[in-house]
Amino acid sequence: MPRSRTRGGSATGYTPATSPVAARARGLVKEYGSGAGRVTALAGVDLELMRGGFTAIMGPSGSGKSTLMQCLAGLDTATRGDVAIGDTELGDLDDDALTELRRDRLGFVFQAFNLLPTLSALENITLPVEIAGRRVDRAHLDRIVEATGLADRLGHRPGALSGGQQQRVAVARALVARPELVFADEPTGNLDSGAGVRVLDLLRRGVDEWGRTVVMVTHDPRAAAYADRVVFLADGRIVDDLADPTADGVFERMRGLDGHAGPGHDGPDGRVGVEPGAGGRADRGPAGRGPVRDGARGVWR
Ligand SMILES: Nc1ncnc2c1ncn2[C@@H]1O[C@H](COP(=O)(O)OP(=O)(O)OP(=O)(O)O)[C@@H](O)[C@H]1O
Repeated sequence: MPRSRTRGGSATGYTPATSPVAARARGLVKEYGSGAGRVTALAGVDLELMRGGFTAIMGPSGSGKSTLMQCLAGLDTATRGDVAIGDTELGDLDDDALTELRRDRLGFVFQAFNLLPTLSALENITLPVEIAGRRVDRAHLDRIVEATGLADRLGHRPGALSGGQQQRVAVARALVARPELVFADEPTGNLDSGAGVRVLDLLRRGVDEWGRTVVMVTHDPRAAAYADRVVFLADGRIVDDLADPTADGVFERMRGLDGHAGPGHDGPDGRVGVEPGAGGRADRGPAGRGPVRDGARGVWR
C-alpha cells in the first residue's frame, strides 16, 4: 500500500487527473513478428497502478517485463488492448501528443543512466523541466539535490561521477519534473550493493516525500522489497501480485516461477541476486528503509 498520500500536482499546466489510478492496462497483448516466427510478449495483461504507489515488476527473463513497461510508458504500442495514463487513453494520441505526454507527465530512469555527457550533473537534472519550457522550482530542486547527497558534485559531468552517483542524478532528473509516473527499468542493474541501496532509497523518498508514483522493473528481490507491491509476470501474463513485499517473500515467489525462467538471471545456486534473510521490509534498518546488511556475494549482480 502507498505510504504517502501526498498528491504532488503537475507543474506542467496539465490538470492532474482526479482518478486515483495513475496508469491502467486492459487486455494488453503484444506480439512481435508473424507466422511461425511470432512471439507473444504480452498475452493479455490487466493492471492498475494506484497514485502514490511504488510497484516492482518481476519475472523470469523473457516474461514481458520490459515490454509491459514500454507499453505503459507509451514507448511501444500494444497489438491489442489499451493503456491509460491517468484519464488519458494512449490509443487516442498521435505521435506528437504521445511525445508531449512522455515529456510532461512521465519520468524515466534507465539501467544505463542515460545522462548527457557534456552537461553537468545539475544541468542534467534540470534539463527535462527546461525542455518542457517550465521554470525550475528551486526549493523542490534543492530538496531533491539534498536527498541525492550530491550537492557538492553538481558541477561535475557524468564522466567524473561513479555509476551510483550517476544513477542518483538520473533519479533526481526524473523526480524534479514532478511527473505523474516514474518508470525505472533495472535502475540498480549496473550497481553494487551500496550504490543500489542509495538509488532505491531515493526512489522510495520520491514516493513517500514527494508523492510520486514509481514503477520499477527489477530482477532483484531486495530491490523489489523497496516497493509497496510486486507484480510477477511469466510468459506474458500476470501470475502473482504481492503486497508489502519482503526480499524473502519475493525470492520464494520467484523460485516458484523457476519453471518459466530463461537462462541468465537465476544463478547456479538458484538465487536471483539475493541473500535470503537479508533486506526487505522485515529487515529494514533504523530509518525504516533499505536492507541492513549485504549478502556475501554480489547481491545486486
Ligand atoms: N523487438 C522484438 N522483436 C521480437 N521479439 C521481441 C522483441 N522485444 C521483445 N521480444 C520478445 O518478447 C518477449 C518478452 O521480452 P521482454 O524484453 O519484455 O522480456 P523481459 O521480461 O523484460 O526480459 P529480460 O528480463 O530478459 O529483460 C521475449 O520472448 C523477447 O524475446
